[in-house]
This record gives sequence, C-alpha cells and structure tokens, in this order.
Amino acid sequence: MTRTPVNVTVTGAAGQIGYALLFRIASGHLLGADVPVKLRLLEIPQGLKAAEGTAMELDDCAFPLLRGIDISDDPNVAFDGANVALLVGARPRTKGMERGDLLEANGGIFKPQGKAINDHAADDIKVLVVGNPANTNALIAQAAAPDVPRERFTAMTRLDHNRALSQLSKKTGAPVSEIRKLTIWGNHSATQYPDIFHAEVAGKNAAEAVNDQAWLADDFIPTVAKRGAAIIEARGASSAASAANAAIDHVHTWVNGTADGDWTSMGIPSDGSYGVPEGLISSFPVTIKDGAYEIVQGLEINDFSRERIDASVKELSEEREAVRGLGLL
Ligand SMILES: NC(=O)c1ccc[n+]([C@@H]2O[C@H](COP(=O)([O-])OP(=O)(O)OC[C@H]3O[C@@H](n4cnc5c(N)ncnc54)[C@H](O)[C@@H]3O)[C@@H](O)[C@H]2O)c1
Ligand SMILES: O=C(O)C[C@H](O)C(=O)O
Repeated sequence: MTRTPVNVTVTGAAGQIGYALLFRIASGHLLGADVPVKLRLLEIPQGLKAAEGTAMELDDCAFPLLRGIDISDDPNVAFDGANVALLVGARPRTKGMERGDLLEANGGIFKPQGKAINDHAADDIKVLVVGNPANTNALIAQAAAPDVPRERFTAMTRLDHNRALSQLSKKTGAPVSEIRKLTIWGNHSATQYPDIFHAEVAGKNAAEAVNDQAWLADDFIPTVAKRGAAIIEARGASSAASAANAAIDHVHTWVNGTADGDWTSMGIPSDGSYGVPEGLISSFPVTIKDGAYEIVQGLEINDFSRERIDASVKELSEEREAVRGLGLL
C-alpha cells in the first residue's frame, strides 16, 4: 500500500543540530522504516544557501523514504500542511545578553512560528521545541496558536533523560536497556531534576541499588544538569548529534508509544499534577499510547525530590512571568 508522505518541518535546518537531524529523518528513524516523509526546511535568509547545500546532500543519499524537500524563509510556507514540526532554530545567548533580552529575541522567532503553525499546519500537528530556552519558547509558540490543542506543544528534555540513563548505567554497570522509569522534572536548564527514586535497574529500585546519597546529590544530578555546559566547554560548540538523536527519540516515542513497564520524560503543558502550576511547560514522566501522552500519576515524592522539583518549577514560573511582561503570552 502506498502511504501519504508525512510533512516534517525543521527550523534552523542549516544549523549544526539540523545537519545531524535531517539525514536521520529522511532515512526513517523519526517515524519508522515504512513511513515516507517530505521535508520542509525553514531558515533565515542568511541560512538559505547552506540549507540548499544540505538538501543537495540529502538528494545524494537517495533515501527511498524521502519524497521531497522544500526550503523557505517564510514560516507560513514552511509550516503549510506540517504534521510534525521540529523547532530547532533559536537565538543563542550572546555576551552581555540578559535573560530578558534572550526571551524577547526568542519571542520574535517563536511567536510568528506559533501563529504560522496555527494558521497553516495539518490538524494532527505535533510540535517539539528544541531551541533554547526550550520550555518557554514552547509556551510562546503555544500561546500564538490558540486553535491548536495545547498538548501538541512539547519541549525537549529527552537529551537530559538519555544523559541520566547513561550516567546511571555507568554507575551500576547495568546496560541502558535494563534501566527503566527514570524521570527528568522541570526545566531544560541547570535547575532540572533527574530523579532515580522511581527508576529501576535490572528490576530493582535504582536508588536502593545505587545506595550512595553523596553520588546522587554531588555527582549524578550536577553531571546531568550541567552536561550541556560541559559539552560546550569540551567541544567549543553545543551538543548537536546527541541533541538531534534525542529529538528523534522524542518524536519516535510520541508517535509509537512507550514500552510496557517504562516511561519517558517530555516537557509538556502541566495539568497541575505534582504541584506544577497549570499551563507551565515542564518535564514530567509520561507514558504514551496511540500518539497521546499521559503524566504518570501517584508517584510518591520525597523531600529531597520535592525541593529540587520546586526549584526548577520556580524558574519556569519566573520565565513565564518574564514573557508575560513582554506581552508574548
Ligand atoms: N533542548 C535541548 O536539549 C537542546 C540541546 C542542544 C541544543 N539546544 C538548542 O538548540 C538550538 C539550535 O542549536 P544548534 O547547535 O543547531 O544552533 P546553530 O546556531 O548551529 O543553528 C541554529 C540555526 O537556526 C537558524 N535560525 C535562527 N533563527 C531562525 C528562525 N527565525 N527561523 C529559522 N531558522 C532560524 C540559524 O540561521 C542557524 O542556522 C539552540 O537554541 C541550542 O541551545 C537545545
Ligand atoms: O545549547 C545549550 O545551551 C546546551 C544544550 O541545551 C544542551 O543541553 O546540550
């Protein structure tokens, strides 16, 4: 049976994450080995030539699933008919820039993109925001798209989730495949809280298996939370292939579901669960079935976790207030 291609829009397509992402989307890793895709690349005018070069390389791969590539600097064109949107392009923080300036500059990107999604995307649109500050950029785009169900706007914390899996695997010696139910709570920032109290390593409670509070507080949590900065320090550029990989994982799991007995972490609009104020786009443990996610309910949150979740959520609330103050919500 011939399937209709899925339209996948990628913003910031000429950037370093874009370069690591597009080939994997075109080869079937995003949606599945039997799902044809059409790529819609959005760039700013200065990025168009490089995006065209990437498109030439995509052509040269002769990917059987790739049914077309369109390139534009107009969000209204790039999001037309989009089924999946990966919002990667963002304004990076530069020297001397205050947080308010950064939020304002990103408002200038994510507000018009949200409006273009509202006006032109397909009814089943799923949006993943990767560009930082990802959670609040997702909130800005969502606010500009009142006709799109709000749960379709998500922010990426899957890279943090994957980083936490890897660190826990190194500590316990168990392969990543034997670790389940890890959670990233809060913001994709240094305040995020990677939680192993409900995680399992080879079927045993992870916190009990580790049994090392000092490692948890002084090594694991800061290593995961500050990994982005450590990569920048080491590479001289922010994470790209691992970020692209996490974006693939995020959408693949959103479309295909979580495994039985496991969950994943996604930045999603809060429904008030776990004391996270309603509407904030915060990371939660989620299970996914038939393309719809649900927050895992009923987890007992100990004092150690509560304090850290609250700190990250406070930061998200402050970011929301700041963009409200800028008239972006
Ligand atoms: N959530 C996460 O886990 C995570 C991880 C890594 C990086 N990031 C973020 O992802 C973003 C992209 O990273 P990168 O390394 O690819 O950056 P990059 O600078 O290499 O590429 C960004 C691209 O976006 C383009 N761009 C800028 N404004 C645009 C707009 N309005 N429309 C379309 N394109 C636009 C630029 O021209 C550039 O080509 C950054 O904000 C980075 O901080 C997030
Ligand atoms: O781009 C950054 O500031 C870091 C990035 O969000 C990461 O977690 O690697």
